[in-house]
Amino acid sequence: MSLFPLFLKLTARPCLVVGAGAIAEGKIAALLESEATVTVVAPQADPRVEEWAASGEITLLRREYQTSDVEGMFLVVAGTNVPPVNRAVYAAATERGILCNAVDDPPYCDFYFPSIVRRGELQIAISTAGESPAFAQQLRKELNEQLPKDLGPWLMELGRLRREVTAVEPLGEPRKMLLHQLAKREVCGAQDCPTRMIAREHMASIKRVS
Ligand SMILES: C[C@@]1(CC(=O)O)C2=NC(=C\c3[nH]c(c(CCC(=O)O)c3CC(=O)O)Cc3[nH]c(c(CC(=O)O)c3CCC(=O)O)/C=C3\N/C(=C\2)[C@@H](CCC(=O)O)[C@]3(C)CC(=O)O)/[C@H]1CCC(=O)O
Ligand SMILES: NC(=O)c1ccc[n+]([C@@H]2O[C@H](COP(=O)([O-])OP(=O)(O)OC[C@H]3O[C@@H](n4cnc5c(N)ncnc54)[C@H](O)[C@@H]3O)[C@@H](O)[C@H]2O)c1
Repeated sequence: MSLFPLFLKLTARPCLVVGAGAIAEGKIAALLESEATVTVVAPQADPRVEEWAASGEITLLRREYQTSDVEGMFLVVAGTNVPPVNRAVYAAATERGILCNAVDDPPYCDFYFPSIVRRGELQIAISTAGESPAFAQQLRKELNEQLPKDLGPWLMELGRLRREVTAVEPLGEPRKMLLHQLAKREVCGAQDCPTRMIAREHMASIKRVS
């Protein structure tokens, strides 16, 4: 199987989660993290899901799933403990061209959830295409140990600097080389790192000329 990897922008997109137990809860958390507009349908909800509903972060429909729930959704996750329900959700979504994941049920998934290592805006998503979720999880833990803890703030600063550079330096080889220099973590950890100084001087000289 050859899966297509991508990172979705879900901000304000309507997403449905069917089920509100332990497994659904993790999916809801991930969707909220991506600023999706989340609707959850389940007769029984775990406490954390109830809290999200009470604080208005999600819409919780306290009843059994019905086919019309998938209408207008951008993405659907079927995470009940009743496989036939999850499969019916998948069928309803598929009929309408909506992407769906029936948790832990590969034939009823248009996409799989990856294992994620995260540092701020940096995300490393691991997929084994379902060959071994346990290995995906172990690799996540290994990478998490190895990656510096402060990569998130460092990347934000790098992004800021990159925007400064791209605002004044036109597309081309010198700009590309400069950006590669800046992206070298070893030399650019500190504010006074030499490459940053070079970048700032370079930009200042461009401003002086123009
Ligand atoms: C990555 C992660 C993300 C997440 O779930 O968000 C994820 N599973 C995780 C953990 C995990 N899942 C399972 C175990 C027990 C050990 C084992 O089986 O290996 C463990 C480990 C544990 O829990 O210790 C059981 C399991 N999982 C699937 C099946 C069905 C089957 O294999 O047929 C069964 C058997 C169920 C049964 O026995 O009935 C299927 C899927 N699980 C996937 C994702 C998708 C493929 C991902 C990939 O490999 O690329 C896929 C295809 C569909 C999907 O659900 O999206 C998350 C780790 C997050 C983290 O901690 O970082
Ligand atoms: N909990 C785990 O650690 C774990 C691990 C691997 C796989 N799974 C699998 O994931 C699935 C979900 O597990 P869980 O632990 O979250 O279950 P759970 O029992 O905690 O929650 C099930 C949820 O589904 C809802 N539900 C049941 N019927 C429904 C219907 N017709 N319409 C809408 N909602 C309905 C329930 O109200 C509840 O909110 C199961 O298939 C389970 O085998 C669970």
